[in-house]
Amino acid sequence: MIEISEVRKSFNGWPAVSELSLTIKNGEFVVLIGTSGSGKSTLLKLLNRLLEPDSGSIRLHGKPVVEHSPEQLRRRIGYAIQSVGLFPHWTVEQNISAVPVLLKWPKAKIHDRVSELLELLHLSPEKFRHRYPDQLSGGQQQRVGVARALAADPDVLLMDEPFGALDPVTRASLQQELANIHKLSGKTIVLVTHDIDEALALGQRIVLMDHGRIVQQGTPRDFLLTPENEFVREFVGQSDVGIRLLGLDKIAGRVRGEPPIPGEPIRSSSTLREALSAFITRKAHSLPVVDEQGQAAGVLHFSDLLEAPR
Ligand SMILES: Nc1ncnc2c1ncn2[C@@H]1O[C@H](COP(=O)(O)OP(=O)(O)OP(=O)(O)O)[C@@H](O)[C@H]1O
Repeated sequence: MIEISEVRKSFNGWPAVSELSLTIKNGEFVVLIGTSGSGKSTLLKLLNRLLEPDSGSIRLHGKPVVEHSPEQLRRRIGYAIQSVGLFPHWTVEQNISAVPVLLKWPKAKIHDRVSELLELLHLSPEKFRHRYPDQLSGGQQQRVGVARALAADPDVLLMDEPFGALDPVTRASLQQELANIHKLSGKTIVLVTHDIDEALALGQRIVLMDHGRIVQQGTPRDFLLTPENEFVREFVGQSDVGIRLLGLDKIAGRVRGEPPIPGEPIRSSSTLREALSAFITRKAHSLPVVDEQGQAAGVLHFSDLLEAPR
C-alpha cells in the first residue's frame, strides 16, 4: 500500500504538489491524468524519492519511504519515464540488467531475465540485446525503458508516459501487455498519461490533477457518468462520452446465443466501441461473434449496444 498524506512540494516558491493525500492499495492500477504542469511527474518522483517533499509523509507498505534503504526502494519500485534515460554507453542488455546487477543476481538468471523481458516487449533478444540506445528508434528505446523498470520484478511500477513516443498500433499492443502484466502479477501500478483513452482503458481508478491538487478520482465509469465540474467534463471530452462508455464494456457481455450468421466475425473480447465501428463501416445491423479460439459465440445486434439482451 502507498499512503500519501498531505504532501506538499514547491519549486522556487511555486507549489507543484499542494497538500495532496492519496492512498493506493496493493495491486491497484491507478492512472494520474491532468493538464500539463499539474504536478503528476512530481508526485511520481516523490514516491521513489527522486524528490523529497517539503512537508507531509509518504509510506510504502506501512513504512515511511525515508526509512527504506535506497536498495530496498530500487528493488521494490520500478520506474519508467517517457524520456527513457537509458545509459548511452551501455548496451540494451546492460541497461535492462542495471538493478539485477546491483542486487547481485547470478549471471545466467540475468541473461534469461533480459531475454524474457525483450520478448515480452516485442523486441527480438538476438537482434537487440547487444545494441546501444542510439541504435534504436525512440519507441524501441521506450520499450527498453519499460523492460528495465520491470527487471527486478518490483511490486510497484511507476510509469511516466511510458508509451508517449509510440505509434498507435504498438501503443495499443503494449497497453494490452501492461494490462496483462497487471492481471497476472498483481503489481501496484501508477501510470501518468495525458491521454484520456489510455486512462480509461488501463486505470481501475483515475486521479485527475490540476494545479497540484486532486480534482476528482474514481473509476472510469464514475468519470464518464458523474464528472464533478466543468473542468472534468471538458477533460473527458463531453461529446465523446457515449463512445467512451462503449469502450468500457466487452462484446462478451452482450452477445446473443444465436446460430452463426454470414460475414466477417468480431471477437467477443473486443469492446462495444469496436463493435460500433464495425456496424458503421460494414453498414450492418448484426455481427457474427467468435470467441478467443475463433469458435462461433453468437450474434451481436446493433440494439445490443444500448442494453444487454433479455
Ligand atoms: N526541477 C524543477 N524545478 C523547478 N520547477 C519544476 C521542477 N520540476 C517541475 N517543476 C514545476 O512544477 C510544476 C509541476 O510539474 P510536473 O512535471 O510535475 O507536471 P506534470 O503534470 O507532470 O506536467 P506534464 O504533463 O507537462 O509532464 C510545473 O509548473 C513545473 O514547471
